[in-house]
Amino acid sequence: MQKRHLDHINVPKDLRQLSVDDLPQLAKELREFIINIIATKEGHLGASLGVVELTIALHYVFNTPDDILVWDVGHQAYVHKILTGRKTVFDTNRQFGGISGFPKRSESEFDTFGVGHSSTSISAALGMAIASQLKDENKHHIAVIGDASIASGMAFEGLNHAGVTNANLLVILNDNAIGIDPSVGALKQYLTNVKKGTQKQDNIFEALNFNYSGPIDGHDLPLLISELNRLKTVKGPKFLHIITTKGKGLKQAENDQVKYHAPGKFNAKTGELIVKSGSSQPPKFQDVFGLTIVELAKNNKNIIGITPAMPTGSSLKYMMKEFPKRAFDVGIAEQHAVTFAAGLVTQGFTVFCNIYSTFLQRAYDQVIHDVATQNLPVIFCLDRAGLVGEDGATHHGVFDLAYLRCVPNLIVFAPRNEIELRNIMFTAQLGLDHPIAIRYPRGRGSVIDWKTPFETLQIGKGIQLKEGKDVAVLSIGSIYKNVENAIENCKYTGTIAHFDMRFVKPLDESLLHHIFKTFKAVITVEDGTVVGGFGSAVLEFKSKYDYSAKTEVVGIPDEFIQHGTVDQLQKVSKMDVDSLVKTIEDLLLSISSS
Ligand SMILES: Cc1ncc(C[n+]2csc(CCOP(=O)(O)OP(=O)(O)O)c2C)c(N)n1
Ligand SMILES: CC(=O)[C@@H](O)[C@H](O)COP(=O)(O)O
Ligand SMILES: [Mg+2]
Repeated sequence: MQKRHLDHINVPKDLRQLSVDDLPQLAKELREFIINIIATKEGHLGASLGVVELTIALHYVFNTPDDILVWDVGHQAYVHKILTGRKTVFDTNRQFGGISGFPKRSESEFDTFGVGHSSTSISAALGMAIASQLKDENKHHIAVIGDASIASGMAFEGLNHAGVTNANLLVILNDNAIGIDPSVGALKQYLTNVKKGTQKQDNIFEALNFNYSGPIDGHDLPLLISELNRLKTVKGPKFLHIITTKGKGLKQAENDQVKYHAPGKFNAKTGELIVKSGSSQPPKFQDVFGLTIVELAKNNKNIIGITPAMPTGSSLKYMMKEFPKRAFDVGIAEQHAVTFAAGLVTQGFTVFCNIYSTFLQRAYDQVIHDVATQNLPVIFCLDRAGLVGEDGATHHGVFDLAYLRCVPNLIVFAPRNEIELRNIMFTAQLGLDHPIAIRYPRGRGSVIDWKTPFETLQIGKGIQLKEGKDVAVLSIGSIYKNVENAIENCKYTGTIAHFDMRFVKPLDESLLHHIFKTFKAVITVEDGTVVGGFGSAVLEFKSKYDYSAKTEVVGIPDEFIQHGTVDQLQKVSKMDVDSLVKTIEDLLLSISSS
């Protein structure tokens, strides 16, 4: 039987004992190792399979961790994790209490920079390279960035700066011509021309003062190693362009790169996806958005849809197929997406700008300066709001209620279920006087028959879901389901009322006056941070009108919640049904004894 190299490798020092001739065999073993684990544990597959050779070559040639390696996004860093001390715990990847799916400084000295959001690697590595210069250290600094991520404004800002320094920085462009969905834009066309040899004008990266080399085959280990060794001797900013195949080594992943970006469970031997069958289930919120915008766009020719690089994740792909001229994938460019939407709105269009809650953080100034200050009625649809699960701390959409609530002019709404999402989309496209942010969670809702006739929602109006007399529980968004279940499970269920406040801004003040005048105690529940969110808004109201009802705020505590299933993370945040039962019953007890 052939000797398995991977069994003897725990850290890059072990790897450096192998000969270059041994490395292709190691690449094969690494692919098998990753496929076997991700097939059952799930995670980002295609990107890591595509950089097996690159990762081996980097740790082989450079003296990591003294030489500094920064991964962009970090979803492609599984090989890096396995070769840097985490092989034996790799099966805990993205699981509760296990290692993170992204590089994380607290996890390993080889993880030089925490990532998850894209396009940060060049700036971070440049900062490290300049720091090394200032400290008189002789190190190499390498940023590995994908073709979709390098098209983002932030990456260009880093290149623009690096090009006027003599920092010892190597930027490696891992060009597989795809992000999660196919890459877009003029830069993509430029890179294609470079690869075909039809690019006649100056090389962009050389024009920015980088010493450019490539494009070379990123799966050719001896070539990669000799090129990296050569680049080690070149001073100043350098740029290596490599061509790889996303999903390399698993036929299905190479053929369907979108699906196998993060395929869920699959058969490790055949590569076939394991599709859950069984009774019909509620739709994903993203599909309610994607199918509803198509429905609305059929009758309203003014409607435009925008996504920054997430056509599949947001389901805007349906509109892109049906109305290609009115639906835009602008690439990983959240800032541009927001201001592009604002521009379209100034010209009378009705624009749905769909951005994952966590990624909108990057475009905060555009929301305030370009949209809200001018009161332009952009319709923001913020997908993946609340806890997202296994992607963890970098991806939870738990800050949006707090960071949006303080912006003047903005309406902030969270649908309780699919029907409410549909109805608020319908209401918003009829024409609002203000911009609106509609935030909804990852995954499925709670209503199977969601395609009900459209209804107009009244802006700023909450509703009562259940009668009661002592305690009022006020929820916002889809977390209402946990509240509903908790109330059903409480000992004195009849004494507990439940309200869906729907709007965090404007707050339904008349309903709140009624609640604070009627109930002895109030509990607010949100799947967002307790600092400055919905509960804070209710506390501000209570303080302003000097109400005395005992009030408790339930939500995400003031800390970064890590990775795990949503159920596990809700427990951590005391938002699961059992914890809610306890909170409600404790409060009932305290008011009955006071
Ligand atoms: C700011 C931001 N927007 C969107 C995403 C979602 N996202 C994660 S990976 C990815 C595609 C990255 O493509 P590329 O850089 O080409 O790397 P590849 O997956 O091809 O290795 C996107 C859009 C993100 N992580 N960060
Ligand atoms: C790495 C990254 O940012 C994306 O791949 C993200 O994990 C997508 O999340 P969804 O699976 O919720 O679309
Ligand atoms: Mg790519």
